[in-house]
Amino acid sequence: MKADFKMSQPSATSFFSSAATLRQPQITQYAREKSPSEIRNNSAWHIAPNLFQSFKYAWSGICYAFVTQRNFRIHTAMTATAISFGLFLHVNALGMAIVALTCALVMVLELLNTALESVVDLTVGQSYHELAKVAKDCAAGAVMISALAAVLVAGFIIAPPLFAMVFPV
Ligand SMILES: Nc1ncnc2c1ncn2[C@@H]1O[C@H](COP(=O)(O)OP(=O)(O)OP(=O)(O)O)[C@@H](O)[C@H]1O
Repeated sequence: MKADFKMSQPSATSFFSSAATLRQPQITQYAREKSPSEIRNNSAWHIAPNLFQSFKYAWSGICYAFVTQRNFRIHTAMTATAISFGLFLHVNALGMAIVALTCALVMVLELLNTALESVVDLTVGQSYHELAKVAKDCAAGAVMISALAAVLVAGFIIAPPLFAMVFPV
């Protein structure tokens, strides 16, 4: 079924290789004649037909990261813990918003890190490439910085009321 569908669609590779043979004026002409959605529809293997299907794909990406990435599971557990403590300690709305946004940032970056790793692996496979290393290390660095920021935010917002509860004066 998948193969039949693929056969009936122009492949991304053929689209880009034919685009690569175009000279600059031809590319400008092509871009003028085709709308961005037409260009995308010609290059994508499959386009989500409706909003519900888009949500389904997004959810399957989140599930994939949860199942395959240990770090994503740790970030999810940390997010649940931070939000639970925030609610339990009656942290104010602004504090909760900052905690939620910081936790979301870490999880979003971990998802992007996973996406980037997949694209790099798709591109270079199991061969070593210095640029593959740069791409993966930088993406991992982005996750690490956001996780450190999340620890700081938790230290500023959740730790004080927690200590006050555990060690009342
Ligand atoms: N094709 C490659 N070429 C060069 N170095 C690579 C390549 N693939 C991976 N590496 C190096 O190995 C490290 C780990 O790569 P891997 O794909 O296992 O990521 P990961 O351990 O799953 O990362 P994370 O824990 O952030 O999910 C990368 O950060 C990079 O330094």
